[in-house]
Amino acid sequence: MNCQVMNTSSPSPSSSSSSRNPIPNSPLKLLGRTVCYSLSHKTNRCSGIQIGGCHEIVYLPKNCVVRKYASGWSDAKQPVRYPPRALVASESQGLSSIPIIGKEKIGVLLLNLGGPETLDDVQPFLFNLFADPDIIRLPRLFRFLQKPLAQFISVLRAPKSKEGYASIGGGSPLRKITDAQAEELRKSLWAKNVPAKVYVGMRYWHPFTEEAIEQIKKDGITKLVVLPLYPQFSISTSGSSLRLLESIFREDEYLVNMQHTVIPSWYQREGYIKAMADLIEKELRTFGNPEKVVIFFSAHGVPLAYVEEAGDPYKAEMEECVDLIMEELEKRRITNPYTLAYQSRVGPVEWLKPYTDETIIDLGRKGVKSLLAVPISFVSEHIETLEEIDVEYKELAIKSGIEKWGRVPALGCEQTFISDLADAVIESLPYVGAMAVSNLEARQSLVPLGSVEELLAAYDSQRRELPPPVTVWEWGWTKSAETWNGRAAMLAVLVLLVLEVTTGEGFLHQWGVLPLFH
Ligand SMILES: C=CC1=C(C)c2cc3[nH]c(cc4nc(cc5[nH]c(cc1n2)c(C)c5CCC(=O)O)C(CCC(=O)O)=C4C)c(C)c3C=C
Ligand SMILES: [Fe+2]
Repeated sequence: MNCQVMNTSSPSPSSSSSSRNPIPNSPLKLLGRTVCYSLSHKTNRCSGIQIGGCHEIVYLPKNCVVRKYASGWSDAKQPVRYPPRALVASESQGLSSIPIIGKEKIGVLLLNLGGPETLDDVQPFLFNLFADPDIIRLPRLFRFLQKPLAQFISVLRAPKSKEGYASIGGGSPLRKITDAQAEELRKSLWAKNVPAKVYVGMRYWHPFTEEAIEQIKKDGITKLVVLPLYPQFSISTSGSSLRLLESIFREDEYLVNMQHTVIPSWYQREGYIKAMADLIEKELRTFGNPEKVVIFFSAHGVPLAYVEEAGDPYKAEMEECVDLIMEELEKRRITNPYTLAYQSRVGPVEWLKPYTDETIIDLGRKGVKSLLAVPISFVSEHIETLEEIDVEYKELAIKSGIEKWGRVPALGCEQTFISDLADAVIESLPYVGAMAVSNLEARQSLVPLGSVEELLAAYDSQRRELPPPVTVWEWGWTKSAETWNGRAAMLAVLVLLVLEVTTGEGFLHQWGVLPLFH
């Protein structure tokens, strides 16, 4: 059955699109599931996910209301905002440190990547990252090799990574920044009369998601809002954290019964967009000739197969996000040229293009003299802003003929941003425990909501193997040779590992890499 879209409301004033029909051949067709997207009036791309029971993905014009679901026609309703009047409490009322509303104790779980805090943490951190099947997905037959391979790659990569972390002060600043964001979010929620406790759960380093969940149980939280700190959804980031959460939830009686909701991505929120535009506007003013500056959005890349084979919405969300920021800047009469490119690729497979390094060289060649880099996929400073952008890409830009280079700081604890995150949490509260599928209002909310299982079923439902995005070995002179050499090398390494694991002998045992103690 097709989802149908009815044009029940007037188009947005700036909309030039008159199409009100689902766009056929959408690039994000998901098997047997429906994801209904609300469409940006400018770009015809989705601005939020809502999972329903239909069998098509439809793109909806802004302000348009989805009328038909598998379960029948729905009422046309405008999105509802929720300042939950029932939730009133204040820190000064002498409540316990765990917020209680009626009988409910509200928690917010911030999910993030985590980073090594010292140079000694680097290799085990990399091990955790490469042991994640959402980062390296092996063919089913080779799944038992996930940990040995992760150990192997992490040992090989650690020296290069350590150099990077050494150059930014000996460790990742992620934990400190995320803790500060959690505290600011807590304060903002309390200031908005929503007393909630805020937890941090990292995917690959302390405090691990498991540690946060233990605390949530100890505190007796009854309603949980799960908020990944990635503005755009990717299988490799929010998806991976949610998959872990799902497995923890499934095995625990307390958690199975705890009501929760997930805010899978929030790049389209007004507060976030405005906060990004503020930062860009401020940074542009530091240039002598602000209107000549090219605004260079640099997002963390993902392997192309994530988007093309597994249905990762990351690229679409990223492009939509950039368009929304530029629209906001246009409203402020800032109409600079801009571009989006993807950084930080590792390994032999093709990643999202254009690549940041190649684009910088290209812009230099075209005579661009001023560039403002805007990190767009992450809301904290980290190794890829502090080292890759500030050092490597800046150097490359200067070499390529760019004379003036600037970089917009990551959002961190910027007040507009934190306050908007708090609003996102508040707007999601009425849906805690409510299934987005069966809850019409949740479908029409400004915040796309869903439960962990539904979200994971929507993306990457089959979980087929993906090409490993990691270089184990490379030789050759052309890009395509690198790709195929890398794949051949990966196969060779797998064979060696199989032999090593099955015979108990080989160079990894000699180096003390195997057996594993992780
Ligand atoms: C939205 C952000 C990110 C996406 C998407 C992402 C995908 C992705 N990353 C790797 C491999 C590595 N990532 C590393 C560090 C790292 N990654 C992100 C964000 C995203 N990754 C951040 C913020 C950080 C830095 C954390 C910090 O310590 O500051 C690393 C380790 C650093 C290094 O050695 O370069 C690796 C490796 C893959 C393979 C991938 C998609 C499949
Ligand atoms: Fe990464």
